[in-house]
Amino acid sequence: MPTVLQLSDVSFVRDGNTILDSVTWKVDSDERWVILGPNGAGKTTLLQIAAALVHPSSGKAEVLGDRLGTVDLFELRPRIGFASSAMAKRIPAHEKVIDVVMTAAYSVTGRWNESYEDIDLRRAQRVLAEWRLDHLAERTFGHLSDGEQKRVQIARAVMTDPELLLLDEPAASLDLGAREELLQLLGGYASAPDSPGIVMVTHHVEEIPLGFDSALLIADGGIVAAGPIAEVVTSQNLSTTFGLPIELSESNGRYAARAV
Ligand SMILES: Nc1ncnc2c1ncn2[C@@H]1O[C@H](COP(=O)(O)OP(=O)(O)OP(=O)(O)O)[C@@H](O)[C@H]1O
Repeated sequence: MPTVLQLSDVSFVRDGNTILDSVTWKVDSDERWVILGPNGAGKTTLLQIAAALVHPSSGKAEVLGDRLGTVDLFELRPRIGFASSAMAKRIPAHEKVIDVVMTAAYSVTGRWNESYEDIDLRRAQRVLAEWRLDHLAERTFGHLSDGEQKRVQIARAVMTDPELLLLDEPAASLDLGAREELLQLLGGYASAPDSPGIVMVTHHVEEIPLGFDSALLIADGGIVAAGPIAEVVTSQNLSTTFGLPIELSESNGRYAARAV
């Protein structure tokens, strides 16, 4: 399977602070990763390197086979789907949902003068249906619920058929029903044979969707453990990562954790 992300000894330093410290990690196109770690651990920074939005201070980062620093980012970025709350803030509140998704084909937020092809419209309609948003296609983004907005962001991220899909806390701030619906959709997408390599950042083991196979635990900018979820997501590793004794339970592939 092709490797979609390869970080070798990657560090990221800002204002004298080491935010990522010698991270070595590889994602193959058939892998679905979840990144877990406490606030400030460096998860978003790691995702931003994977999205080719920032460069490492040292070390080597290869995204979709190209080394950052040697590749045209305007050609690379459309091949990466990225959904985060920072990206969502750039979506104009008055934008229609169908346009939020369709503009992804042109790597812009906010419909302006691009001329859209029928094929883009049909694809956007199909993606909206897949993420159970078709009934909201004509609504304005700013008037959707948090759960609906999260699903629109993901629909936008998958619109271009990315080779790498990056999701930064897609279930944050959702109520129980909206979270479970999102996890079901994510799990279905992750399990489809033609889905891309996926990396999803979360704070909670409860948000690991079925269909995800690998986990990276990060604390203080360094990897605590990385590998198959069943081996990596353990009480001991979570206790080390979050810095307090944690008891983990698992039922039918879903996880729950609490302090002991
Ligand atoms: N450009 C930057 N300049 C200075 N400090 C930064 C920069 N980007 C991130 N940091 C700091 O690096 C640390 C890691 O940030 P990052 O957002 O990657 O963590 P995170 O694990 O995603 O956190 P959270 O779970 O709270 O979202 C934080 O202490 C943050 O303040």
